[in-house]
Amino acid sequence: MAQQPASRGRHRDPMVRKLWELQDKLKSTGAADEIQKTLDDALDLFFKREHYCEDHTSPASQELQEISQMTLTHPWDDLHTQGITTWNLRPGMISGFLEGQFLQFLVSMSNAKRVLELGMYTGYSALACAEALPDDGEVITCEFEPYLESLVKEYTSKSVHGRKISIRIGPALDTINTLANEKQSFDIIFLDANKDQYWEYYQVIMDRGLLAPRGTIVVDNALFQGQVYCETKDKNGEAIKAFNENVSRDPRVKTVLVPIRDGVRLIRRTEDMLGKGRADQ
Ligand SMILES: C[S@@+](CC[C@H](N)C(=O)[O-])C[C@H]1O[C@@H](n2cnc3c(N)ncnc32)[C@H](O)[C@@H]1O
Repeated sequence: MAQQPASRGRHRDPMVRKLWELQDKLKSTGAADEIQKTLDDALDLFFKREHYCEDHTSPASQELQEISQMTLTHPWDDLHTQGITTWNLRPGMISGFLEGQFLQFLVSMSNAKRVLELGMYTGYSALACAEALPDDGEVITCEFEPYLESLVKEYTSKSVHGRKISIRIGPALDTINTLANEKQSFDIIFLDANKDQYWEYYQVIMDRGLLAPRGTIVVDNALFQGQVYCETKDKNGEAIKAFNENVSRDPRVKTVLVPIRDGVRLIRRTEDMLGKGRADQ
């Protein structure tokens, strides 16, 4: 059974983009069927792995599935053309099924009560986290686009977990400084807003007490479509690459970069990662 998507778009993994390029070249030059078939099989293997992971992951709630569907079909281009949204929002911005379930595991495993999200979009990750929180848990989610507030409320209010979500509209840097002034802290902080300010966000989070004791920062797009390890880079790719290097040099933290979707990086304070008496303490 064919595993490759019917329409290609721009894949986030540069290896897939390169193999597609090769597939086109082989077709146009009329290379031997055997060579073309081997390449098709190699690409199928990549997509088979993705489908296998999804097939063996617990299903998302009905409400999360509805948000996914709405995100795919929403008239984002029209909204942008009419000046209703500042950013040209795109369906590909959603974290989605596999990453959403992964976030739920992180929230549940860490017994988190308070989650801070930077970059709400259509509320998929906010609701995914809320579903894994206890009844008295809270997700505060920051978003720049005022248009998204009522849209997200319409969808998250269909879930019993929607009441755990508070939306703060405005630039995320202002919001997190306000939260720090209010002495608020969070067990999980999910960075998923504009990439060029990740380092600024990280510094406020680490220096102004936003990360609760034993808290975890979860960074989305840590591989940024492969730009962090490939030659071609735009402003956001450069920003994530610099962010990754800066975090790796920060002695206050331990970190792991997981190659799920576009790369998810977990960051915790060094003292929270080390057991007493360990040699590297
Ligand atoms: C990648 S999307 C977030 C996806 C969402 N976390 C999810 O999993 O579905 C990034 C969002 O960040 C918002 N954003 C961009 N710059 C921002 C800023 N400076 N402050 C707050 N939100 C911002 C964008 O409007 C967009 O909705």
